[in-house]
Amino acid sequence: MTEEVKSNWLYQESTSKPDIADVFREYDEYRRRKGYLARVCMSFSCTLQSRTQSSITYPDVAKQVMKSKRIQATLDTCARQDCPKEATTFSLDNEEEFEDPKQLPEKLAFHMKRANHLLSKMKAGISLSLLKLTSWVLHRVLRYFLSTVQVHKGQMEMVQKAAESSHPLIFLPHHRSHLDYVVVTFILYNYGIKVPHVAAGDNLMIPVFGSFMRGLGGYFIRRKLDKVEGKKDLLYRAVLHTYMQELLRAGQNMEFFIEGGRTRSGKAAAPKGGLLSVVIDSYMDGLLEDAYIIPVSINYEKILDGTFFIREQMGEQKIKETFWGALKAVWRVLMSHYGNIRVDFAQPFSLKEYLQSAQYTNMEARKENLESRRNSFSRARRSSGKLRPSGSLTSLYGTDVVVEDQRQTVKDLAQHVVYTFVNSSTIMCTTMLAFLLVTKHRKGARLEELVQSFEWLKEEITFRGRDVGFVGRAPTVIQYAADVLGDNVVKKYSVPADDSLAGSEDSIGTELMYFEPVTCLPDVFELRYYASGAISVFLMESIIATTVYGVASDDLDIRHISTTDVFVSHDEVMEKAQRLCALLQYEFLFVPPCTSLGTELSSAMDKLITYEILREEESSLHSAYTDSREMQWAKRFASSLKMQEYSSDEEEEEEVAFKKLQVLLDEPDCYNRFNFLLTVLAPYIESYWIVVQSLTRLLKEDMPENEFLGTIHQIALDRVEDGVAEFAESVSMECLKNAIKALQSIKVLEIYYDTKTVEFTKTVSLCDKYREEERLNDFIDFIEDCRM
Ligand SMILES: CCCCCCCCCCCCCCCC(=O)SCCNC(=O)CCNC(=O)[C@H](O)C(C)(C)COP(=O)(O)OP(=O)(O)OC[C@H]1O[C@@H](n2cnc3c(N)ncnc32)[C@H](O)[C@@H]1OP(=O)(O)O
Repeated sequence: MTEEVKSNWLYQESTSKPDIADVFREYDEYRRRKGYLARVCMSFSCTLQSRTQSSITYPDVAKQVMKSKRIQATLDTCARQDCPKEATTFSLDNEEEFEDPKQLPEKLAFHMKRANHLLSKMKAGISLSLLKLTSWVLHRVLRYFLSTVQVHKGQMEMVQKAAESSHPLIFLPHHRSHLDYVVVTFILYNYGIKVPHVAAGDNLMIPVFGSFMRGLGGYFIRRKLDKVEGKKDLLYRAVLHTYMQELLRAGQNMEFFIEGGRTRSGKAAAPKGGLLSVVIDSYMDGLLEDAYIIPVSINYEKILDGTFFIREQMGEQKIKETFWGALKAVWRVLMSHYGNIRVDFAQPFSLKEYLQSAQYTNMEARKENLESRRNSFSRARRSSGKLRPSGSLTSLYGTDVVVEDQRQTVKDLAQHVVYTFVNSSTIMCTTMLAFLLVTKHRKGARLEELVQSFEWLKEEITFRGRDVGFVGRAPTVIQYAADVLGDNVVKKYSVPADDSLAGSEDSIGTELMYFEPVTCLPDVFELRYYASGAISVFLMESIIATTVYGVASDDLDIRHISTTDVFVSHDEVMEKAQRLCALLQYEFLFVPPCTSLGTELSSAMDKLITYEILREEESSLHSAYTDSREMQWAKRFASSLKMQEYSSDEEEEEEVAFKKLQVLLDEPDCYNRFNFLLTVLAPYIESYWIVVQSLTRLLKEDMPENEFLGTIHQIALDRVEDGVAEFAESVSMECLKNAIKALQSIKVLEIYYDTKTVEFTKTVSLCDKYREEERLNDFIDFIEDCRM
């Protein structure tokens, strides 16, 4: 981009947030400055960056794909697999034997045709004219339902700088809405950056829309690579792999949604590694010198996609995308208003540097593997003239098994990206209001109370280095946020000041504004969806608070401020906090892969000490521990220090220094903060508790997974109906599924395919270790204790 265009474009905003630019206003400003004639001329042929964009090319790489060694070798493999084997009849160069070698060319032709077909169904065909036209249309249409599309100027400069390098940019956004990819391409286009090729699930290949998507950079992939479970579709994998590699080789930018679909809960989902593995593979194969990875978070005041996620959280089936469905959705969107959007581009980082980074060099073995793989690979490619997939030893989509070490590398990078976009996202005003309403003010609050909490929350968020996506006075912002969220999420009404709800003496006779969240099923999921955006800000502190509560629940009464002395052991809290994180591993990403969980938990505990919720004290075993539960822990602690077996005889003589923590809930500030931190995770704990306490009852015998999940979901629904559920959102299907996955991962449950059934039913069983009632009860008690 030329300096002139850049400076014209980046207009200086005189708002209270000078770093933030609104794409619409910049466009208007640019046009205004250009004068009338230019405005008219630009009107159709425009947009801001048309000059810069015209010099960018988007080549069709289909020919290179079909000629590639990988495709040729896979065609060969597939053809050979199709020819029935028989001993001793014929032998080709890799020593396989065939009944009828004459079938081979025929099979090859068949697979070649199939590869062509797969590629033509997959590939994008970016048209510069279509981009221009769409950008022009979007500048007009988006304003119907959005107030602003905000970006951070500094972030855009960083992306532009990265784009000036010769390396492809890989945009990896958090996926919330169908507007995500539109907005990312729209912004990049307007900033003169080469628009990315975007991986779209083939469910979006719907008439008209599908063709537009292709012209704007979409290429279509299967959401499940293999059509038949357990049978790899080698040719499809090779076509996808090669297509992506050729795009990267041609210097094209890419975008894909690493979570594999839109979030149903508002939280980030566990990332998938398939497409990312192709990017890493391209670097490993030496096809790509480097690439810039850019996590992106797109934050909406109101989500455009309606409340599709509510159905799924209630256990109903996903609705299929259709042409009419898409038209209806567009119409609905145009007829409503969705406030502001803020798009955050995280700092681009070099893939090469990441893989060689300090954190990675810690894992010497892994690094050595990567290096030796890369070296051996380049050597193999240089020396080998054989027809085999390039890099077949290590190929992710080729015919070979992906080595575990390599999978871990991809997984780590994927998690790093997710952690980055979650923890760099801007918190919008609707998220803040929803978050306060599900935590501090679940029963509702007067405007004045909300204002106080809102200002407190804003301070907490900014203090932790996160940004908020609004300016203005809290009362105005709160009322605006409530209006944007709508009546089905927050009820807003006036109450007379002398009403018992209002209760403020100095405002008797006047009207007070009262806000009440909708916490019943199914609407509570919408409230929770918005609230989820702020959980990451308090996650680690909330884990510590929940664990402290779990450890001290017998002595701790959190219904009111109390001055009772309650002590917990520092190490027990740390140990149980790690266990809690393991249990919630599919809900949240607690730390990036290069950071130790223990360190993060310690610093969260330090925060609670700073807030004076906890007070640290040095103590000795015999003086502090008297009851049997604590004594048990003391024994464990002693043995973990590799001390002699701790016995009651030695109790009087041995003095072991250890840390205990006093829980201080005697000050309103500390008490309120502690309660607030508990409410952040409480609905999740309730869901997990529902699952674990059903284990003994349901799994006396093994049970098909679907039936197990369905029964637990029904139990959760019944609890809400009977009025015994503390949090209606504990029925969340996603949460219950995650709980089962976590229990499988920590080896409480085992899931296997039952070969005795015709269709190999996925079946759940209790692991042997937990068949002992005592052991299972211990585990259930731990979660029970953490429940509010
Ligand atoms: C100005 C104008 C503006 C207008 C502007 C408009 C823009 C117009 C663009 C439209 C654009 C629409 C965009 C829609 C948005 C979606 O449609 S989002 C949904 C589609 N996208 C995605 O799903 C992307 C993320 N998903 C993935 O990466 C998934 O892995 C895949 C590729 C879909 C495959 O999923 P899967 O079949 O479930 O398989 P999965 O277990 O993930 O693994 C498959 C293979 O990947 C490899 N793999 C997986 N994990 C690993 C790992 N950790 N390490 C190494 N290899 C791995 C292995 O080879 C594995 O095979 P196996 O060896 O295990 O057999």
